[in-house]
Amino acid sequence: MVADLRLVVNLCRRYMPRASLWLLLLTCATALAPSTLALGMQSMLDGVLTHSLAKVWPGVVETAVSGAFMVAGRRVVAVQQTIVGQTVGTHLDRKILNLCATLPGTAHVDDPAALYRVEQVRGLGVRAMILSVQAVTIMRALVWLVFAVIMLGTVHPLLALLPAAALPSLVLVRSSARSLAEARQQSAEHHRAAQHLLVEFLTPASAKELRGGRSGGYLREIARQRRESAVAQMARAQRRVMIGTLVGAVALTVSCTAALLFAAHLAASHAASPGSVLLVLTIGGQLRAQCADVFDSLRMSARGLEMIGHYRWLAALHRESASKGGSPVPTTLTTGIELRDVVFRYGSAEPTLEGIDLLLPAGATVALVGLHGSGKSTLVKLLLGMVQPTSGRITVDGVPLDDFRREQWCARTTAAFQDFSRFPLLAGEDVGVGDLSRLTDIDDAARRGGAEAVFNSLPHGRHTRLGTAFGDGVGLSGGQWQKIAASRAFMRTDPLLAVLDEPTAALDADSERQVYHQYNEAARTWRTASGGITVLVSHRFATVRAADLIVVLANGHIVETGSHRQLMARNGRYAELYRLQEAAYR
Ligand SMILES: Nc1ncnc2c1ncn2[C@@H]1O[C@H](COP(=O)(O)OP(=O)(O)OP(=O)(O)O)[C@@H](O)[C@H]1O
Repeated sequence: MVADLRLVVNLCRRYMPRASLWLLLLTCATALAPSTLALGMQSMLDGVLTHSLAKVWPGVVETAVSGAFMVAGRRVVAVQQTIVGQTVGTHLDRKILNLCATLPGTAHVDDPAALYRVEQVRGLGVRAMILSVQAVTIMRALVWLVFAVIMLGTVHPLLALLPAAALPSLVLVRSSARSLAEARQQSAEHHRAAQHLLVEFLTPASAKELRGGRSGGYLREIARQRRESAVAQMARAQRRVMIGTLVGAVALTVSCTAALLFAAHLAASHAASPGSVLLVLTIGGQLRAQCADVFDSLRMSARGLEMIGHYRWLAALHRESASKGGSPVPTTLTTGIELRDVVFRYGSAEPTLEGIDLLLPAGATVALVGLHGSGKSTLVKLLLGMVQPTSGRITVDGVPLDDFRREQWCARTTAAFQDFSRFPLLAGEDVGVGDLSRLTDIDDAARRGGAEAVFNSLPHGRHTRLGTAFGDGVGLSGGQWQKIAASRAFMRTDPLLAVLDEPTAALDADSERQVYHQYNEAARTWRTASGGITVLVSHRFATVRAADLIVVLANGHIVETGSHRQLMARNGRYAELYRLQEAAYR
């Protein structure tokens, strides 16, 4: 919390130093107004009762000016808070967007808890700052408190204890704010699931399937239940807040009434002036108002600071994943990539990969085969540096992968996935982003991956916007999108590691043959240019059999390695799978 607050102060000082200073000064100035108002009223009443105009007039003026200042000052502070929050928040949003867009790994989207934290700040920088700057209201209350204690102490030292009556409320509200934050976190999973299901209705693929039957209603029902669970969880926490507030308010009212009776007793016994009773009454009333203010500010700033905490976590994750070490990535590979006793698990689940010992020799084409869920794509993510091993080591020519700066390793890898991206960019850009340094130099990649043919079918060729996210975008077929993605993977000219994870699943047989032919050619070029390794994940054994090394995975373990000929001679798992597929196509 303190670190979050410090970050808010630093951001304000950096992006709006003057306005933030004004906000502080104005807040302190408005904090004085309630006290001078109470003194003015005391002086006015004592003047009236003692027929002393010398006391009445200054009291009237003080009361009027303080009252006006209290109302206007609060408005000005509120406006200033919004200005600071909005402007600094816009800068924060830019930072958040930048962090989200440039996170090198995929760990944050694989882990639900991490995803929750990202979702809590993504696009919400302004909201986080506007809420966080509410913390200055707490400072206003503290300044008021000092003056209130002094003024009450002048009437009687015991009365100076009156503000302590707000303590139970503060403690209760603080703890209920914490349980509210916990409930928010727990209900987020339900919200996310419900949201995901509702968004699913609107994806073209789901829309086609759901319209055909009653499954839409079934999914909606699950979404409704999830949503209701989330709402019920939050309602329980809100009820606790309400009860806490109520108990605190009762304690405060009892204490204020007791203080008032005590002041009246002092006045009746001439130990205090009648104006002092009014002073205690006014401060008691202000104490209630200040408490309400502080509670609201605590609630809002706690929420804002919680969001700032998520931002700090995101920034730390980015730092951690972007700059692990300072070793330069080799220009060419001589030995290859080696995995030693690698274990990987998603979150706290059972290991997805275990005891992985493997050498991917420099210049080799390595095929990963195995049943669905055996861990092929996870192994590929480890090699690409998208996730880190839970234990064990991955080295590149003897240097731990961790020792490279992630972005430099990324720049020497390329990949085409079965679940490829469909960026709503111009068609040419959609290919070019495969290597930003050559964004428009796409002719060769477009020819190899088949995007050239897609460009030719578009109204403005490579300058046509793709996807229907924007009004002028053109929709593509699944196969056309995959050709764009396959071409994107050809953008890098000298990768040390090229991954093809079922990159042709949506292509027709002829396109698939052509793309694989191009990949084979590229693999030869990459091998000679930089000793580059091509890793191929495929269920099609006709493609796999040509690989230099075939790695067979089962339940997260490597069960066989060798060339096609060696594995067929061994007559094990690979031979069994190969024959099954051969028989199916016969
Ligand atoms: N983000 C994730 N969080 C938790 N578990 C995951 C995640 N991604 C994959 N898994 C689990 O890891 C295991 C291996 O998945 P992986 O995608 O690596 O398999 P695969 O061999 O590539 O499968 P396929 O051939 O179907 O693509 C699966 O059992 C899956 O449930």
